Amino acid sequence: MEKKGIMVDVDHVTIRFNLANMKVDNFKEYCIRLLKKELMFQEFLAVKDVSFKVGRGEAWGIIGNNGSGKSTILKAISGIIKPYRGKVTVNGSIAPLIELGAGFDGNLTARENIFLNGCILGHSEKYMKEHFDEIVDFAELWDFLDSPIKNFSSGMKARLGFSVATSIRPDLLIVDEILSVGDIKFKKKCQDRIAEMRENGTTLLFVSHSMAEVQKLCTHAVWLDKGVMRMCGLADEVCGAYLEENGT
Ligand SMILES: Nc1ncnc2c1ncn2[C@@H]1O[C@H](COP(=O)(O)OP(=O)(O)OP(=O)(O)O)[C@@H](O)[C@H]1O
Repeated sequence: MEKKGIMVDVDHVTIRFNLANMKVDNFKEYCIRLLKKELMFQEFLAVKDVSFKVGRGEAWGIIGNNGSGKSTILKAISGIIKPYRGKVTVNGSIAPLIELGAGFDGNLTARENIFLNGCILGHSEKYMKEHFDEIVDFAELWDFLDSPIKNFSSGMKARLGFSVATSIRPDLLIVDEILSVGDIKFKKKCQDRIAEMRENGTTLLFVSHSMAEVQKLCTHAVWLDKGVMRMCGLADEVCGAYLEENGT
């Protein structure tokens, strides 16, 4: 049955990577091998013919073992990589929190990075100035505002990234495991903010290895296994089946 108000439509998506078959030591050797047509690649399908539709306001967990294609499918939904086959459609604004520190420049200070990241997410300087205090308050980083973020711990970077991305109230929030590096107190704050955003209609895509977290935050789930979709449906049922097979 066709769902009303589709936010994300992942339609028969296959994602291919080319894995180099040989080690090329420098750019000159790369060019010579390229010209001689001696560059050898092995085709690798990280995601194989995956389809699911996320309704507006729903929260979906993406689960599966290491290397099963969870981050890769989120990157395709965020538009960072293009599917080899199939199509992804997103009907609204996205705030992707995919790689820790993506969108940050380590040599710039936290203050400068807030503006840089806001700009990457499509917001004006005026908007970021208006939301600046709220972003720093939430990240609890007032004492480190003028330090370059290359000196930040992974938890501090996650706090800043989460705070900037969620200050903009996107239609779709994509969270890829970055919460796992935060401490318990910050994780709780993030979960509360996600819940508040969901109450206001934000759709959520969430990758986690914690079934308890997925069951708490998500209505639905997709289970990926070596790039193939094993199961798709209500979060409790999918997480239950995953836990049964993986013995925890
Ligand atoms: N840029 C890339 N080039 C080549 N292979 C890649 C690339 N990105 C991912 N892969 C491969 O695609 C597969 C899926 O990776 P992905 O990061 O999506 O897995 P994951 O389910 O998120 O894993 P994890 O739970 O460990 O984070 C892996 O085998 C990985 O090595």
